[in-house]
Amino acid sequence: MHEPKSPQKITVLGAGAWGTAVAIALAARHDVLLWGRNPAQMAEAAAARENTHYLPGFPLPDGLNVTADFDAAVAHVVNAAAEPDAESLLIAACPVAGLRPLLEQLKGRAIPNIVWLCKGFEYDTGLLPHQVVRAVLGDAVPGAALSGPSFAQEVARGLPCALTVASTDRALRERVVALVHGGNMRVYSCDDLVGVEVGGAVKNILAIATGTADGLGLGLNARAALITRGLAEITRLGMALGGHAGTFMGLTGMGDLILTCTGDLSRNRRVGLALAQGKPLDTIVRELGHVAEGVPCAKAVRELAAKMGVDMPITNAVAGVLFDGDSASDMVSRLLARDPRDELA
Ligand SMILES: NC(=O)c1ccc[n+]([C@@H]2O[C@H](COP(=O)([O-])OP(=O)(O)OC[C@H]3O[C@@H](n4cnc5c(N)ncnc54)[C@H](O)[C@@H]3O)[C@@H](O)[C@H]2O)c1
Ligand SMILES: O=P(O)(O)OC[C@H](O)CO
Repeated sequence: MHEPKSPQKITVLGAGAWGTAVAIALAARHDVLLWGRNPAQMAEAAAARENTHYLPGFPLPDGLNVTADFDAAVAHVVNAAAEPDAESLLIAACPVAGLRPLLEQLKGRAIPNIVWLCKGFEYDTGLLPHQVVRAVLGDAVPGAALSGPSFAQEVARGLPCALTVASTDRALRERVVALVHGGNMRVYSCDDLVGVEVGGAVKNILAIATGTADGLGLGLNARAALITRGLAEITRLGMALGGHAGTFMGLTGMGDLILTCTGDLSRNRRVGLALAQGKPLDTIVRELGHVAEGVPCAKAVRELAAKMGVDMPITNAVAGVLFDGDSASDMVSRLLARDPRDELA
C-alpha cells in the first residue's frame, strides 16, 4: 500500500458526534483541525479539551485543534496542498441538510478534494450527496463518500471498525485509504458511489422500522424479517438508481444495516423505539439532540421510489408513521396485510 508522509493535514468540517470521533481517530496519525459552526461550543471544546455538547466523555487528543474560524479551517488544507508531497484531506462531517450550505461556502476556494460522511438523500430534491456535491462544486473537485458501520462512540474509543471509501476518482480513493486506513480502522475502497450512498441512506429508515418493532415487543423473528426484507428494499432502489448488486451485500449495505437496526447506540433505532411508545415526532427529535437522518430520508425516498416505480413497503410504512399520523401498530398491520409475493421478485 502507498504510505503517505506522516503527519498529513486534515480538516474536518462539522463538529457533531461523527466529525468529532473521526477527528479524534485521525489525530493519532495526522495534523487535524476540527471546525464547528457554533463559536461558543468550539470555545468550550477548546478549553475543556472535550466536545461536551455532541460527544461527551471523550477527551480531544493533543494533535487535534478545534476552531470556529471557517477560513482558517479551509486554509489548513489549502496551504498544505500547495506543498510538495502533500496529501491533505478536506472532510465534510455535517448532516445531509447541511451539505449544500457547507459546499456553497467552499465554492471558489482552491480545495484539494472533498470527502463527505453524511448518509441520506437531500430532503427537498431527493438527491444523493454526490449529486449535491456535483451540483454545487461541479466536476473539478475530486470527491468521495466515506461510509460503513461505525458508531461515533466506538470509533472515539479506538475500537476496531471497517469503512468503505467510494469514488470514481481512483487517486482520491487511494489517498483516503493512505491517510485513514491504519490503527484499528480498516478502509476498503470501491467505485460504486451510488450503491454506497443508497445503502447508507436507506438503512437509517429501516433502523426506525426495526426500533419500532422492537419497541412494540414483536420479537427477534420480526426483527430478522425486517432487516432481510429491508436489504431487498435497499437493493431494489439502489439498482434502479444504477448501483451494483454486490455493494449492497458489503459494509455500506448489509454491514451498516445490521449495525444500525440492532445497536442501541443508533439514533435512528432510538427514534423507532420512541415511536413505539407513542411519543410525537417533534418530542422525539428534540429529546434526541442529534440528527436522525432516517426521518427526512423517509420522505425523500418515499417520493423518489414512487416516481421511479420501485416498491418500498417498509419505507412507506415508516413514512406513514412519521408524517401521516399512522400509529406504530398501524405500520405493522400494514406490512403484514400485504399480498404474498416471490421472495426474489
Ligand atoms: N454519529 C455517528 O455514529 C455517525 C456515523 C457515521 C455517519 N454519520 C453521519 O454523519 C452525519 C453527521 O452526523 P453526526 O452524528 O455528527 O450528527 P450530530 O447530530 O451529532 O451533529 C450534527 C453536527 O452538524 C452540524 N450541523 C447541523 N446542520 C448543519 C448545517 N446546516 N451546516 C453545518 N453544520 C451543521 C451541527 O452543528 C452539529 O455539529 C450524518 O449524516 C450521520 O448519518 C454519523
Ligand atoms: O446513530 P445513527 O442511527 O445515525 O447511525 C450511525 C451510523 O450511521 C452507523 O453506521
